[in-house]
Amino acid sequence: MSGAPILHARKVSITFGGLKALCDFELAVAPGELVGLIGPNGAGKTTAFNVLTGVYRPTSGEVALGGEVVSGLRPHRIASRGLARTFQNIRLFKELSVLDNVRIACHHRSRISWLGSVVAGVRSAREEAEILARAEESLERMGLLHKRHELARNLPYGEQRRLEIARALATGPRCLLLDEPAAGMNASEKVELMALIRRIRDELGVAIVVIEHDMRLVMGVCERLCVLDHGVQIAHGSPEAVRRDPRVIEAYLGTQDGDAHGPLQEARP
Ligand SMILES: Nc1ncnc2c1ncn2[C@@H]1O[C@H](COP(=O)(O)OP(=O)(O)OP(=O)(O)O)[C@@H](O)[C@H]1O
Repeated sequence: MSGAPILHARKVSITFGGLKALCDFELAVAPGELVGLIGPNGAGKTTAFNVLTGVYRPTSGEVALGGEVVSGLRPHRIASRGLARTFQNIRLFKELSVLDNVRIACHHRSRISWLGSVVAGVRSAREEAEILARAEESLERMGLLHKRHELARNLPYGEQRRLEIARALATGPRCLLLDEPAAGMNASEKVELMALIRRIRDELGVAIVVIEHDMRLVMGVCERLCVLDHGVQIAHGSPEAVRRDPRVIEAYLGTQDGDAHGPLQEARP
C-alpha cells in the first residue's frame, strides 16, 4: 500500500462472551484501493465490517478514518465522515421507490431526516435539487436510472443488490464496504457486478473493501487481499501471493494438499 490509509484498523480485537471473533485485526486501505476480505464461514469478516463501521465497539485496538480515530463513535457519525457500507442481507425500504431509497440515504448523510425536511419544509429547493441530482447520478452509475420510479420490492434480486450499492455511493463515501454484494447472484451476474465495482473504483477513486466468497472473482478484481480464519488474519498481500500461501490453502481446504478441490482450486488460472 502506498500513501496514508483512508481506513486503518489497528490491532482490533472483539470478544463475544468467550469467543474471540477478531484478534489483532490489521487493515490499512489506501485511497482508491480495492481490497478483498476473504475467509471461510465464521472467519470474522462481517464482524470486521461491524467494528469498522461502529456497529460494534472493539474490545481493544482502534479504527481510524482519514487519519482520525472513529472507534467508539456511533455508526451514523462514522458514516457521515465518509464510510458507507452494504449488508450481507438486502436492507432496502421495499415499499418505497428506487429513487426514494437513494434519496433517503443522501438526507441521512446531510443530518436532516427526510421526513423532517418534508414536514417542516426546512430544506431549501436547492439542497433538494442537489440531492436529487446525486441520487440520479448514483442510480445511473449502477444502471438503474430507468427504474427510478419502480418500487424497490419489484426489482429483480440482482438489481436490488445494485440498488444497495447505489444508495451507499450516493452518500459520497471516501471508503465503501461491500458485504458479499454478489451473494445469491448467478455466475454471469456476479462477473458483471464485480466488473462494475472495479469501474466505480476507477471512475470515482473511492476506496472499496469487498467481502466475497467466490475466490476467482475476488482475486480477479482486487489488488490486495486480507484473509481471516477464526478471527485471525492469516495472510494478506497480492492475490498471487495469497493463493499460494500454505495457511490459506489449509484454511480453505483443511489440507496443504494443493490437489484438493475447493474455492482456491477454482481460483487458479
Ligand atoms: N453479535 C454476536 N454475538 C455473538 N457471536 C457473534 C456475534 N457476531 C458474530 N459472532 C460470531 O463471531 C464469529 C464470526 O462471525 P462473522 O459473521 O463475522 O463471520 P463471517 O466471516 O462474516 O462468516 P460468513 O462468511 O458465514 O458470513 C462467528 O463465530 C459468529 O457466530
